[in-house]
Amino acid sequence: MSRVGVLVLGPAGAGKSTFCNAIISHMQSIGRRGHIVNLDPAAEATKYEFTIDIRDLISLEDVMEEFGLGPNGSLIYCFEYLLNNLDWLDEEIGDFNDEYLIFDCPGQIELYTHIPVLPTIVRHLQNQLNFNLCATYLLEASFVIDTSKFFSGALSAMSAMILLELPHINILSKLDLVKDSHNKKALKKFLNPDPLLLTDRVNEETNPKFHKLNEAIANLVDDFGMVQFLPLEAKNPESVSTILSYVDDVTQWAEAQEPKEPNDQIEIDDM
Ligand SMILES: Nc1nc2c(ncn2[C@@H]2O[C@H](COP(=O)(O)OP(=O)(O)OP(=O)(O)O)[C@@H](O)[C@H]2O)c(=O)[nH]1
Ligand SMILES: [Mg+2]
Repeated sequence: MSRVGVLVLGPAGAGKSTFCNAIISHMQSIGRRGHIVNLDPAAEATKYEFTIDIRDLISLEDVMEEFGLGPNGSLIYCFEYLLNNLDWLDEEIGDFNDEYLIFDCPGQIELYTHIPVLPTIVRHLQNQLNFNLCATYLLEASFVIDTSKFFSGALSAMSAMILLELPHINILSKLDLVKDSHNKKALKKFLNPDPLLLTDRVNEETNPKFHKLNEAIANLVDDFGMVQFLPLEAKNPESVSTILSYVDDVTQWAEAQEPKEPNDQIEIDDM
């Protein structure tokens, strides 16, 4: 039995749910099967199609109403409730053997940068449900081409990577929104950037008293060697297909699909 799980993470509005749907429709177009698991208790009811939905267990609206909590407190309540009821998740996922599940996560990044809710779910999926997991982290392209925002985005992606300890793929989403040629040229630099070169640009824009801090952050990002991004235009099947092939690679999807070779018969003479 093999199961692949792709966690789709990133700040609010980065395009996570759209990306999940784009992967599924691409998979369908090439004759593969995949399912979306919605882990966002505040997801809009009708916009996207989910096979498994946390809102069948608990919804943000109900929690806000019942306990008089705000949206963020309610979200944490929902996840703590999920952690206390992981058998619900086991049951929902139970029948999906040899399947590809895409976990659409909420945009409140504190869930995977501050509190250990998502890491606990990740360990559960790996250890109890036998998933090969990978994390994809989306940042909006038009946001990242502002150099200082690039560092803030890279740090949030790094924080998720460290907390989740999963193979990690960074994605620049909504590439089609970067339109003028100056920004398009700038964008290329950010797909495979050199943080140390970018420091000079940040330093030009910031007060000299922050320069050492900028350099320290650039060194940190550089040391982790994780500042590579794959471009995504949700409506462009080619970009979705490229990202899917990276996900297949890190989750060893293809290997799991290949029929096992029968054990070579051991020649008595060779022993
Ligand atoms: N132009 C363009 N718009 C996009 C793309 N991907 C998503 N969007 C738009 O961005 C908005 C937010 O997209 P969602 O997929 O809901 O983003 P999300 O990250 O799931 O948002 P939350 O769940 O609220 O955190 C929607 O209006 C989408 O139509 C893209 O590749 N190009
Ligand atoms: Mg969403």
